[in-house]
Amino acid sequence: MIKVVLRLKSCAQFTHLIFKRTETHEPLYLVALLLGVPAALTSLLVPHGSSIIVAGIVTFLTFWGTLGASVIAYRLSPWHPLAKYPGPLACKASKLWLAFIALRGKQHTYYAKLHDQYGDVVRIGKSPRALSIGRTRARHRALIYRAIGPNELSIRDVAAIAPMMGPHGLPKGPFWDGRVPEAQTVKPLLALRDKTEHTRRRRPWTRAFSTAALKGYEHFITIRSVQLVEALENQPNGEVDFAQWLSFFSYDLINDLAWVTFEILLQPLGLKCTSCSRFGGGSEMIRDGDIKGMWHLMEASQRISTFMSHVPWLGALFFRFPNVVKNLKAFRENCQNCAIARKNHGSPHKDIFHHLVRRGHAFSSLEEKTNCLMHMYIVQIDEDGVSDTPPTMAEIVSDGGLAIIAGSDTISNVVTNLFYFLISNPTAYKRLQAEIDELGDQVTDYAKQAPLPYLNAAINESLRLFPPVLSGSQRHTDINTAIGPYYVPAGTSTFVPSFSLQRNPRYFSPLPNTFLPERWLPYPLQAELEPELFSDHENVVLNTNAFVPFSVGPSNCVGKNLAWMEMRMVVCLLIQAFEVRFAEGYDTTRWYEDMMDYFVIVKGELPVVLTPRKHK
Ligand code: HEM
Repeated sequence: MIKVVLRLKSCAQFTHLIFKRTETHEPLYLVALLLGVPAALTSLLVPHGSSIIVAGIVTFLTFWGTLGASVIAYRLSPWHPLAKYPGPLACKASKLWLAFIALRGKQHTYYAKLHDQYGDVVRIGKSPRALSIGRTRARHRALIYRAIGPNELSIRDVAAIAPMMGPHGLPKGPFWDGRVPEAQTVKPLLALRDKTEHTRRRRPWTRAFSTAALKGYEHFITIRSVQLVEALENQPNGEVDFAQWLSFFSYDLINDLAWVTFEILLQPLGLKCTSCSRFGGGSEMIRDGDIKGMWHLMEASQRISTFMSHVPWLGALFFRFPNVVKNLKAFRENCQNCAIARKNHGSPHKDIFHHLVRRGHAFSSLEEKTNCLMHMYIVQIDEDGVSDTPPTMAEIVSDGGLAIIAGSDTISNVVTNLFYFLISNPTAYKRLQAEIDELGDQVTDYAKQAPLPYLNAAINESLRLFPPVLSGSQRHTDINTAIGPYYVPAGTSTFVPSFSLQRNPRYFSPLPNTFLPERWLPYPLQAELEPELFSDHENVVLNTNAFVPFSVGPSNCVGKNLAWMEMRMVVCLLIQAFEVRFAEGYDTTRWYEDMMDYFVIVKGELPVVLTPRKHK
C-alpha cells in the first residue's frame, strides 16, 4: 500500500516536471494531465482491497495534493530563478492571489504597500509566457502558455523605465493575452506583443495624431466642451454627479473623433443642429444620458478583463462561457457596429477612423476596387523596412474599440480627479481660476490655453497622483537581461507601478502624496507662492523621468497630445463657467475608497454643486 502511495506521489512530481517544462493550459492537455493520469492510477489501489470509489478519492487527493505541494515548494525554493527578489509568499506561490486582489480593484494600493515593505523590486507573481507553436496555428487560436513559476517583478525605480519601455525596450507581456480572447486573432494595438507588428500597426495611429490631424479635431473638442457647460447650466439646483457628466463628455467626444457618422454631413462646421442637437458622433450621452448603458458596459468589461490579464489561462477558459464575459463581448460588438456604420456612411471629416484606414496612396485605389476591407491586401515596404500593409476591417474594428476605451475613460478620470483636488484645495482652485479668467473671451483659443503654467501644473499634478493607468503596462523578456541595475532572468514579466512611482518621495518632494501644482512651476515662482515649502530649493525634488502617466518609448500613449487639448479645453470652460463645491454631506474619503484599478480607473460618484459665475 505504501509503495503504491509513493508511486502516486512520484507520478504527481513527474507531472509537475511536465508542467514546468511545457506549462500548457490547452484544455485537452489539462484534462489528460490532471484527470487522465490520476484516473489511470486509481487502478493501482483497487487490488489493495479498496472499493473503486475509495480508491478514486484517495488517488485523486494524493495526486493533486502532491502536485500542488511540489509546485509551491519549487516556487518558494532558492532554486527558483527569481528567488533573490523579495515578495509575499502568496504572490510567489500563485498568480491567482493577485488576480483576486485585482478583482477587488485595489492593485495600485496593494503594490504601493508591497514596495513600502519590500523595497524597489518585488516579486509579485506568476505570469505565463505565451509561446506560439507554429505560425498558422498561432494566427488562429493556438497559444500554449509556458511559465517558469511565479515570475513577475514590480519595479518602482526610475532606472528601470528606459531599459524596460524605451526605444530598445522590451515587448509587451502576457498580461495582454488575458485581456483579448485567444480566438480573437486580431488584437488591438495596445495588446500587440510582437514589436514589428506593433510598429506596422502604430503607423496610422501616428498619422491620426499628427499636428495637422489634431488641428482638424479642435472643432469637435470645442463643441462638446461647450455642450457640456450648457447642459450643466440647465441642471436643477446645480447638483450633479460630476464624475458621470465628465464621463459622458469624454465618451461623446471620442466617438465624434473616432468615427464621425453620416449625420454630420448635414451640420455646418462649428454649429450644432438646431432641430435635434445632434453632433453626429453616434453617442449622445450629454444629451440623453447613458441610455444604451455603454459606459456601464465599458467599465464592467474592464473588471473581468483585469482578472483574466493576471491569469490568461483562466481567461482562455472564461471566453468559452459567454455569460462570464458578456459585458466585454457586448462592448466589443458595439464598437464593431460603429466601425461598420462609419465605413458604410463615410465622413466628410478626417476623423481617427479616416487615418486608421488610410495606408499611403494604395488604399484609395483599392477602395475603389472592392467594398470589402477584409479582403484588401497589398504590401509596400517603407523606408524603415517595415511593410505597410493596408489594414483589414478586423484591425480597424479592434483599434476602434481601443480608441473608445483609451480616449474616454482616461480623460474623464484626469479631469474629475483634478476637480476633486481643486475643490479640496481652495488656494489652488483660486490660482487656477485667476489664470483662466485672464483669458476672457479667448478662453476657447487652444494657442492661448497651451502655455498657461498653472493649468498645466494642475493637470500634471492630477496625472501624477492618479495616473489613469495606475499600475503601468507590463513588459516581458525571453532572454536573460538587465533592467537598469537589476538582473532579470528569461521568462520574467516586469512593470513599473506608476501610482507608487509617482508618489515616491525620492522623485517628488516635498509632500509627495499632496496635490501641489506649485511643484511644477519654476523656481523662484513656486517659492513666492508657497514660501514654506519651496524656499529651501535644495530639498525640492521633481524628477520628470519618474513622471510616466502616458508611458514612454515606442508603445507610449499615441493620443497624448489630443488628451492635453481635451483636458485643457474642458477644464478652462468649466472653471470659467462655474464655482464648484462638494455637495452637502459628501464624505471626501469615499473618492479614494471608490476608486478601482481595473487597468483603467473605474471611479465612484463625485457629487458637487455648480454655481454659475456671474462675473466671468
Ligand atoms: C490623460 C489621458 C491619457 C493617458 C494618461 C493615457 C495613458 C496611456 C498609457 C499609459 C498607455 C499604455 C502605453 C504602454 O503600454 O506603454 C496608453 C496607450 C494608448 N493610448 Fe492613451 N492615454 C490617454 C489618452 C488617450 C487618448 C485621448 C487616446 C486617443 C484615442 C489614447 C490612445 C491610446 C492608444 C491608441 C494607445 C496604445 C498605444 C500603443 O500601444 O502603441 N490615449 N495610453
